[in-house]
Amino acid sequence: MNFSTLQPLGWSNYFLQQMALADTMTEDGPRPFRIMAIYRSRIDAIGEAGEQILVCPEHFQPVREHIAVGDWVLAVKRHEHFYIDKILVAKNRIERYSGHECQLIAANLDYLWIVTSANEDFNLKRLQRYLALAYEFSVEPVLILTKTDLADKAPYLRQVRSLSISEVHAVCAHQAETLAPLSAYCHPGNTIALVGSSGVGKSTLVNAVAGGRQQTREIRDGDGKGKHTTTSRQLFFNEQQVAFIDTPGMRELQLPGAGSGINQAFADIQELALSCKFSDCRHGTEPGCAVQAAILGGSLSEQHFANYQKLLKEDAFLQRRDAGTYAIRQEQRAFAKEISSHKKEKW
Ligand SMILES: Nc1nc2c(ncn2[C@@H]2O[C@H](COP(=O)(O)OP(=O)(O)OP(=O)(O)O)[C@@H](O)[C@H]2O)c(=O)[nH]1
Ligand SMILES: [Zn+2]
Repeated sequence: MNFSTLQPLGWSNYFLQQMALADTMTEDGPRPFRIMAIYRSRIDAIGEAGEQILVCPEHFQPVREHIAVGDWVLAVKRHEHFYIDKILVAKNRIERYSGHECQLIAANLDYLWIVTSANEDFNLKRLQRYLALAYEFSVEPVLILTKTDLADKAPYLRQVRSLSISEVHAVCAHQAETLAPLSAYCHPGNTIALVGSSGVGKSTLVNAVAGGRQQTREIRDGDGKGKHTTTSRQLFFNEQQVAFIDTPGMRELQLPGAGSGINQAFADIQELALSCKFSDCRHGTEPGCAVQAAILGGSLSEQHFANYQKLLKEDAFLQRRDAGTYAIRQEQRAFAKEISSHKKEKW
């Protein structure tokens, strides 16, 4: 097969070397596809021959725990359908925890555009968290300050200097010359994901630099009977063959994180805890626990306590992550790094 047609989609040697040599030479072996959108009952992808709906086998369910938008997979054709056979190890992946579940949000990113606006949205702490996210998941962060036509950008840029980031741009969507430097990130085959609060101008930015979405081809339905076009894709390519990911998942990457806020919200439990026998009581099976006693006695709802614990757990997770120390999925990431260090060259 002709791998050069895949390069503008983000394909590189890094993925090629994960294919069996024999498969790269035959025409009817597994084919590479890049995941564009994941729906409940459908996965949209793009491959050598254009867009294609893929079938996800049982052992990759639930999909969102196994596959992210931007991932590369190998799929085999059986009876007119393409079945996902293998998920190629990603260069990087952004994931999110909701409760105990890990959800994959986006994969194989070259840049994370952290977008904020020169107004009340600007929040240094939030930017710090987004940066931590980028570093944690090994994606290069680029900070973009928007709406510089509405305010003096200088004080904002001064504050940004305290952040550990060198790629900073101040833009106004209506002034093309301010957007020009962003083209440095827009090489064919690159993938850019955007994060930032609602209303900071992400869509406007993408439309301005992306120069309009490439017309997506009609997708053949899974049963091969009908055709339909999808209008909003989670990953789309612009005319310059740059992939943008502006997914709801990325938008929901809220970065909560204030243990103090949680304690404030559960002041009743804090107060009870003062009466526990041990000052470091975890309110589990320890003797003399006032919290458990209150639950048993009916004065404290078990659900309320469970919510408290759940939030604390999430907060602890976020803090570990922000500190860059957590080891979840580290093995997988270490493997990805190993592969890339073996073969660095791109096409
Ligand atoms: N003055 C000014 N307005 C802008 C600029 N960029 C975006 N806007 C406006 O800000 C509003 C929000 O922009 P969007 O691009 O929809 O923001 P978003 O971040 O995609 O918002 P969500 O879709 O909610 O996440 C729109 O009314 C834009 O026209 C800018 O540089 N200057
Ligand atoms: Zn206790």
